[in-house]
Amino acid sequence: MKVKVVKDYEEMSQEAAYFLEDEVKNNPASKLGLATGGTPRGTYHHLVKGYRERGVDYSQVTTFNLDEYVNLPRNHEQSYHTFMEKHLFSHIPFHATYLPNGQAEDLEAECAAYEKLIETEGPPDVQLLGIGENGHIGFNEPGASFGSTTHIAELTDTTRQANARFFSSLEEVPKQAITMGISSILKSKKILLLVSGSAKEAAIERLLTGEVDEGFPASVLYRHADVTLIVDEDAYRKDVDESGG
Ligand SMILES: O=P(O)(O)OC[C@H]1O[C@](O)(CO)[C@@H](O)[C@@H]1O
Repeated sequence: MKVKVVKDYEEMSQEAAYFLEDEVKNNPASKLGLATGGTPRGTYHHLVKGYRERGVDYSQVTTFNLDEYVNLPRNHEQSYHTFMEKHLFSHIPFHATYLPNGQAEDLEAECAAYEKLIETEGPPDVQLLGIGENGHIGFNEPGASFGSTTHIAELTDTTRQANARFFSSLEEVPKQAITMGISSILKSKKILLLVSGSAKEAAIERLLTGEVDEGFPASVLYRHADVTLIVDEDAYRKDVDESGG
């Protein structure tokens, strides 16, 4: 795992945008795996800026999102469809963009179809990831099998409480989501993990021990050959050992 410590959220976001832009410049038909939540929002802001100011061309780029809440209408202001539209897709024309459908009548069939899509249209050249305070990646919560493919995840209380800041109350936060599984995520050729803020300090400390176990999903990233972590100073403690893996 390559670890890059940056000053703050802004610098993390700019660095991440440059990383993705380089990928697209080197391969105009890149496939990008995208994430939602507070972490990647600044990255998308910089991608949009790069598109407008530096003319980065996304017309051949295909995107795949990690996850979507179950049973939240697609046009709900907190659905991940809405998030992506608001922060990225309405600003940059991509060749194709994909998210799981959390309102599918047959959710199991939707999971299987999304996994198939990743296999046939993907895998992503780069997968952008954030990390939950409990170590989740996508919505793969602690205990999720490292062999998991796209599936329906039950969200833990920690995750629902963390995401309640986006809703008017905790009760409104969905209890389930469709998420790419851990094995789906590991198929990406490169992984870019972004971490910012003191709330993630304990998660980073645990990640950087290098110990791999299903109780801490992000630790599986040590089994991938090309992971870059960009972490800001608030999330990173200098006394941790980053040699693991
Ligand atoms: O970025 P946040 O809002 O702290 O959330 C952490 C991670 O959890 C998820 O929201 C779960 O999908 C990721 O997309 C995100 O990066």
